[in-house]
Amino acid sequence: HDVSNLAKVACLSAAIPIEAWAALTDLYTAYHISKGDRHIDFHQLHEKYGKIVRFGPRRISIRSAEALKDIYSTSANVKRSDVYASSAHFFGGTPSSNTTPDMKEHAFRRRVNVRALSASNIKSMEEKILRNIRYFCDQLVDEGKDGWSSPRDMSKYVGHLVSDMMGDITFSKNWEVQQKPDNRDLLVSLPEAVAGIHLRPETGDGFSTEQLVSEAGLLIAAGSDTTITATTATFFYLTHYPDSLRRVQDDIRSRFADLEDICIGPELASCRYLAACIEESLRMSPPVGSTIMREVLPGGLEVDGEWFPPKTDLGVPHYALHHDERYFPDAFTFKPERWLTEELGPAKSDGKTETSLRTNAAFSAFGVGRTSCIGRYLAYQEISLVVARTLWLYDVRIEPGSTIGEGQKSMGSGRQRKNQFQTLDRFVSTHQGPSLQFRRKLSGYY
Ligand code: HEM
Repeated sequence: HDVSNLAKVACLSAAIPIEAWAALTDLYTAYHISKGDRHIDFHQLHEKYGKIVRFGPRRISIRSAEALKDIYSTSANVKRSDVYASSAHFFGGTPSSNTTPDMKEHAFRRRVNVRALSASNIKSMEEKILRNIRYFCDQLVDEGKDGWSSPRDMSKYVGHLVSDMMGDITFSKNWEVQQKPDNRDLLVSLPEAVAGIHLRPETGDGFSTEQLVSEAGLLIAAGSDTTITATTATFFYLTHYPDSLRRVQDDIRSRFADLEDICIGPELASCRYLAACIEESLRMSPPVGSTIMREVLPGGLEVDGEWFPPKTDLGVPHYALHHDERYFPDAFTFKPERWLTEELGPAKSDGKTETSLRTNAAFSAFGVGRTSCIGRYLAYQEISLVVARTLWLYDVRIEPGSTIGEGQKSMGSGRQRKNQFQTLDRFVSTHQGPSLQFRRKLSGYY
């Protein structure tokens, strides 16, 4: 068996194209992590070499929708890569559900977290979400020139808002990051606060204090930066694609007579074009842009027609897959329409089109399978509420002359596109801008 495996490894090594020093050392990855362009590098490697590339001594990236299913499905013969365990020390050394290598432990913790983030729980906390959004909206305007506010760096404003929402929703504690710039020491009150949502009253079962600390850390890390990037990116793309902005704004203003009508429920859920804009922003700028690694277990794993030996680390690169022309034609253009089945031409008997099936299969912003995002519903509600309320209230424009957040030639290969939101890949993402101005909508206009 070993000999046959060795033969397969040899064939594989010959078949897989190698970016010379990438294959030999993890320093290659370290270099791109420090530059914050790992997501772009994956894209460029796959454009150059095709579906499979090696980027470390035993690390392989596969860009295909089939690989998403094969690597991350519940039944795949893999475990989390050891890379995960390294983040546990941030939260007192106890692994969280997203970092523990013990999949049974993970399943238990995931079940508790899923319940905490259910749709009915989120609805019951809606007022807490909304009071932060009201404050955010109030902060967007001031007495600027010609009715336009002074410029707002949306990465910062949205960052403060999401931190406060996360405090309220997840830990029943408003951190007043929006109101008080000094209030950034978030971790202090987490252990007690997180207990509120994680206790399971019907069984008395719950997390230990150490587990609570690590789950708290996970929810902050998983829910904050990701939602900040997604919301900010949506503002970026809408302001850089005025036709889309107009369409979303017209839709929202004509549907809702009053600002307070914009709340979680069927009417907001039926704003299909808004949802498509959020989806498309997540495609263009996935908050987790590079890969989520899995280690192949004894017995090996077949992925998209290729066999991989035990101990290989495999991953699908999200940003690169989202910019693969086979799934997303004209991949660097913001086209919310690609998410609207009814605008894509003839439907099959199940109402879906070939294009939408391909598109959905290759969308991986929330991960796939047994560790995929359990905060997706919450994220969509938050982003929809923030964007819909802001656009209902205000006209918006890019600060004249400002290019912050945009790409430009001087930033180097892969960052030259003006209409693409630039992010630094730190597993999650950091960014600046766009710099936007707001103006109260002219009364009586709608
Ligand atoms: C647009 C916003 C978001 C994006 C793009 C996103 C993305 C992701 C991704 C890619 C994963 C998979 C990580 C992996 O497999 O290792 C993940 C997992 C997770 N996300 Fe999110 N996320 C978002 C918002 C949220 C929110 C708001 C919460 C909760 C407050 C949350 C909680 C989690 C948790 C707990 C996990 C781990 C699940 C598990 O291991 O079972 N996420 N997210």
